[in-house]
Amino acid sequence: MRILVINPGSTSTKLAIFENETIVETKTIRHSTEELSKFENLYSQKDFRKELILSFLSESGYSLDSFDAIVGRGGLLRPLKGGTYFVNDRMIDDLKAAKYGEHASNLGAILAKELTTNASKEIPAFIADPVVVDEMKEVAKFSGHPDFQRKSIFHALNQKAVARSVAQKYGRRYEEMNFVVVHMGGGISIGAHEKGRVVDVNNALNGDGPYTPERSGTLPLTQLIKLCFSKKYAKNEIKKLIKGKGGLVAYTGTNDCTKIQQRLRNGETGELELFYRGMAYQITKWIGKMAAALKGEVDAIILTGGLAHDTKYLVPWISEKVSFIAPVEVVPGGNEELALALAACRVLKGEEKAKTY
Ligand SMILES: Nc1ncnc2c1ncn2[C@@H]1O[C@H](COP(=O)(O)OP(=O)(O)OP(=O)(O)O)[C@@H](O)[C@H]1O
Ligand SMILES: CCCC(=O)O
Repeated sequence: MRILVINPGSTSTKLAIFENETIVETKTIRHSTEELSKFENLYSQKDFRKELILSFLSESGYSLDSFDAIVGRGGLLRPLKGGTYFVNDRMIDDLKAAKYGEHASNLGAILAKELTTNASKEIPAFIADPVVVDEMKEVAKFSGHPDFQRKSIFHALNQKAVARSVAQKYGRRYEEMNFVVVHMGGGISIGAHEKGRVVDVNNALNGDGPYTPERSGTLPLTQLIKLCFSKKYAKNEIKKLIKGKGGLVAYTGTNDCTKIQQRLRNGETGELELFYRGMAYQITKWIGKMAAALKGEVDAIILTGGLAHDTKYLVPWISEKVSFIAPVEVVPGGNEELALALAACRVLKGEEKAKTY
């Protein structure tokens, strides 16, 4: 079985080709803030990212018809149970209209479906464990006012995949362990995994959580209200301050932490180090919150996502503050592409039934 995996992120497009469970080709294309800011909205990036996929296929010598399935990372849909879903017209309509909001992963289903229709044979298109997987406990949903509800929007696919792999390393089942999983990418989500269920997590997309390479995270509320009524910014500009131009972009001018690390290695200190340390500090506080949600019964804290590659600065800064809670496991990057391929394989082999949206 040959599977094409499409994983559009906020700062990258990750592509992979699998023969059954084995990866045979992979490519990560990075997108700068400037490159993506010329598109009016997310959907208008579709053709740009599609061309990148087609070039990847021709560079690696695969035709569309040679695939048995195309699987994309799932985006902002209505709250769903975890699992694998067929991409159907209802899903595409919701994603095109951004009915539940805009996120790079919305393009996963759209691109997967469009490429399957460009093939000259019938190929299924899937998504798996989209960012809207909702397993939150009722008590965790209260925000502090009945007009507002906390929502479960996070890196469900990678968080669950790495938690399963760490459980396997411990010789136990995911469903019998407790973890705090910290996905650190363009966005950052920190989830409390209680026996296979993500019972609490920050809403990584919508101003909840630590600041990230390009998001503000939780901001002081009354200052935000003042800014909204100041007429200094339009609504869209304020949204950009929170997502896209917040966090390290606002403090340092870049969302690329490899550049920040390079400058630190070159001996730069002062404000730059403080901004980067500030992000680590906020992450540690959220780990503490999620440990409390698990009553301190934490088998491991798992650091994952692109930023977990930074074992010189970020990983030690976080680990030294939270290792009193539980051992820290580092799973850099992510298993998202593998997790998507495995999901498609399970359906093609008849081990799992794909759900209908
Ligand atoms: N090898 C590396 N060493 C250090 N930092 C890295 C490395 N690779 C990526 N990063 C940093 O990680 C961040 C991006 O992480 P990642 O690739 O997980 O994000 P994404 O997929 O675009 O977004 P998200 O994970 O939120 O969906 C960037 O700031 C990037 O500079
Ligand atoms: C919400 C999960 C994905 C992201 O933060 O980009």
